[in-house]
Amino acid sequence: MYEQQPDPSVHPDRPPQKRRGRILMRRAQVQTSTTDQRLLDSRGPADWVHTDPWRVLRIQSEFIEGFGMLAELGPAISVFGSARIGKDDPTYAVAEQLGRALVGAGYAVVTGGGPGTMEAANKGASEAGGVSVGLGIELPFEQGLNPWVDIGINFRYFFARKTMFVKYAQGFVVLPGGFGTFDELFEALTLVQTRKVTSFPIVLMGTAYWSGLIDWLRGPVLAEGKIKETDLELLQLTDDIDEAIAIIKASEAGAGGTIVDEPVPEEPPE
Ligand SMILES: C/C(=C\CNc1ncnc2c1ncn2[C@@H]1O[C@H](COP(=O)(O)O)[C@@H](O)[C@H]1O)CO
Repeated sequence: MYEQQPDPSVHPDRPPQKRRGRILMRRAQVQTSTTDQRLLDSRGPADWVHTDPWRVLRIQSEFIEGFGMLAELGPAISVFGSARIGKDDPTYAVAEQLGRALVGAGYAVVTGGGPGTMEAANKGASEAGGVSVGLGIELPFEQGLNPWVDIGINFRYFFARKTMFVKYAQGFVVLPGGFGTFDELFEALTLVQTRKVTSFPIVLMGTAYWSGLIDWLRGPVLAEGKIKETDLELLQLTDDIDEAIAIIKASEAGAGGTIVDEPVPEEPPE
């Protein structure tokens, strides 16, 4: 039997007191519960889960989960394109064939994990026995990951998801699409143009669909000095899957596809 010891915080001549590290609490400030008890026993108001400091932790957790899931992925290509095409759209078959061919060439296939072009590329990759990755995004209308995603995460934040598309891929293949596809295409173009990422091929598949964009870039955008002639070389246009893969392989042979943080060196005026 243990003998009951007097409580050292209680003394007949002194007020009750408690120390927590360097902190001294006396009289009414003495907390009788432990930190663990307060964490586990209490609920309290929940509005703090909607505050920015809490969001920062959630954002951090998306990076941690994304990096953790993809760190050992191996060579991969991110494939983009419309979420809105059906299985009967000719682009669906192209994307499916592309997914299969990328696996044949030794790449994992990374998509946005959604329907349409993404589903087709994931299907081709999965059926070919390759690694089929889907980086989904939480949207107001719940979609979920397509059934051909074999490794997937659903992100809350577009910017965390976009980091994964670039960081874990050796290049992008972009099929016809709308705003979402443009966003992904131009994000990659800006990263390559500003040399945040090097040796990163960007292949546009579908000459008929993309030639209007190329003409506009070659026309007013170039003429008004908004881009340089060499910037146009960052985009490669084809209808041919084998050519798309050859472009990717050639770029890979050229360098390592490393993300760099050094500032872009100043160029002499033209
Ligand atoms: C609008 C529809 C589905 C939305 N679901 C999506 N799921 C995952 N990723 C998506 C989704 N919508 C857009 N994306 C991303 O943008 C690209 C496609 O956008 P676009 O505007 O259709 O070109 C795609 O690469 C995704 O990364 C249909 O029911």
